[in-house]
Amino acid sequence: MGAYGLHVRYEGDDDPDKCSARKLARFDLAELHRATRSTPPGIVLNPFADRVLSPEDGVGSGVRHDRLVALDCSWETAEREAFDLEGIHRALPFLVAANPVNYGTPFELNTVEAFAGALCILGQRDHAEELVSKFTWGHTFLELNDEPLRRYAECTNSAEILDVQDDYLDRE
Ligand SMILES: C[S@@+](CC[C@H](N)C(=O)[O-])C[C@H]1O[C@@H](n2cnc3c(N)ncnc32)[C@H](O)[C@@H]1O
Repeated sequence: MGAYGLHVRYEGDDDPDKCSARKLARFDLAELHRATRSTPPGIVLNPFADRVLSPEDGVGSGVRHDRLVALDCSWETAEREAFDLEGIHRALPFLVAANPVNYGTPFELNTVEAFAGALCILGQRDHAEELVSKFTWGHTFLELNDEPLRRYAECTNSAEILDVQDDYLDRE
């Protein structure tokens, strides 16, 4: 396994048959936690966070967390307060969803896409490939986002990530 353990605060209010976190857990690729207090601290993938994830946040750069934590809930209940989880909170930069529910939507990734994107940015591409390989559409996420993911991984800090992101937002 890679440098990061994957943890999910599992709310269970989304369609269980389409839930990517449950599928990851079935393959022992992520651990589900049904309560906030049992969810361990880590790098919390939070679209409302003030700072974007960058390689600077990764293990080996003097930091702190070797866990990635996502909140698996419906986008309807994914409000700022729902992300009250322990750790350092980071948003993902511009990436486009490839899953059948939200295909083509920027920033609104599902849980496996969020983990895969974060792992690529943190230099753990093999781990990301392993996750997406469990989903028929999974590799499309890495293909659709190939250029930004490679460019983000070459950045040093969040300011550089935002500069790269601007190139894609300008094209929108
Ligand atoms: C809202 S849930 C939806 C999960 C969906 N039900 C599934 O089956 O995977 C997706 C989670 O992925 C993470 N995520 C998605 N897009 C993100 C972004 N732009 N920045 C940070 N985290 C993000 C967050 O933890 C978010 O709560």
